[in-house]
Amino acid sequence: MLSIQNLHKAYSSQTVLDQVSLELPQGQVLAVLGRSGCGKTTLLKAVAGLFPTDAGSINWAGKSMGAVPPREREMVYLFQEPLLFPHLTVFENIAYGLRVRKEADAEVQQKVQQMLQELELQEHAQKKSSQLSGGQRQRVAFGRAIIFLPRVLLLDEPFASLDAHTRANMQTLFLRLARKYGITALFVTHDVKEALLVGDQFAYMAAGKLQLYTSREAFIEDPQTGVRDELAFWNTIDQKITYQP
Ligand SMILES: Nc1ncnc2c1ncn2[C@@H]1O[C@H](COP(=O)(O)OP(=O)(O)OP(=O)(O)O)[C@@H](O)[C@H]1O
Repeated sequence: MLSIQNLHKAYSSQTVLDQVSLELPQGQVLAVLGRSGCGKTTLLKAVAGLFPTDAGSINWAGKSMGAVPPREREMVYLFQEPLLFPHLTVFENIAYGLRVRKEADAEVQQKVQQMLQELELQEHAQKKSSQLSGGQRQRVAFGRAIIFLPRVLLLDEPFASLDAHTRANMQTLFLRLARKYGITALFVTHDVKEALLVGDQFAYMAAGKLQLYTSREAFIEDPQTGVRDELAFWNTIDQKITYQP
């Protein structure tokens, strides 16, 4: 269980995280919807330990993460532009975390081959990142992050720069692997449909405050999330398309 209590962060007079609290059971995905500048990235980076907060606590399985340095938190922050090692092949990028942990070569080979298959990247295994498309790079970053089963995946609009088709493929892939590997994730997005698709639980962030919903229906029904407006818009389009005078 990831448990966050009353997290607070301000930059001079601007409050960016305002008493943020949440509880996320292991293996669940919390979709966090919010407009630009509401504090979503700040929340993820705070959980990853990339900067200190002013107040509040972050616990994993009852253990405080407060004094745990970022690399020991086993919480991986993934953002829009995947950061891959340019000098390494796809295979070695995915293997990186296992090599750092000094896993036996036979085990690394087996795990990476399986991950390449999951990601449908087998034929690209020996390419460098500059030889990949944006969607392929994002898949490599994703595989590299989940291969050593982090405690929490922190996804910051990970598919925002991809075209609609690739994005839909990535969402499906994320869902499949999240279920298979029991991934616990905070998934930040400004896309209503994406939030509805990937989330087991739902939250909306505005001006540093995080509102949690007890159900998908409650999330859809709250006017501030804009979900109803978007669904109504797609219904209108649908009627226009099917309208026969
Ligand atoms: N290092 C910083 N110094 C001062 N203000 C900052 C700093 N980092 C972020 N902010 C401010 O905090 C607020 C929240 O930023 P944050 O990056 O968390 O937003 P966001 O919800 O992720 O936005 P977006 O969707 O555009 O990425 C913004 O108003 C931003 O200007």
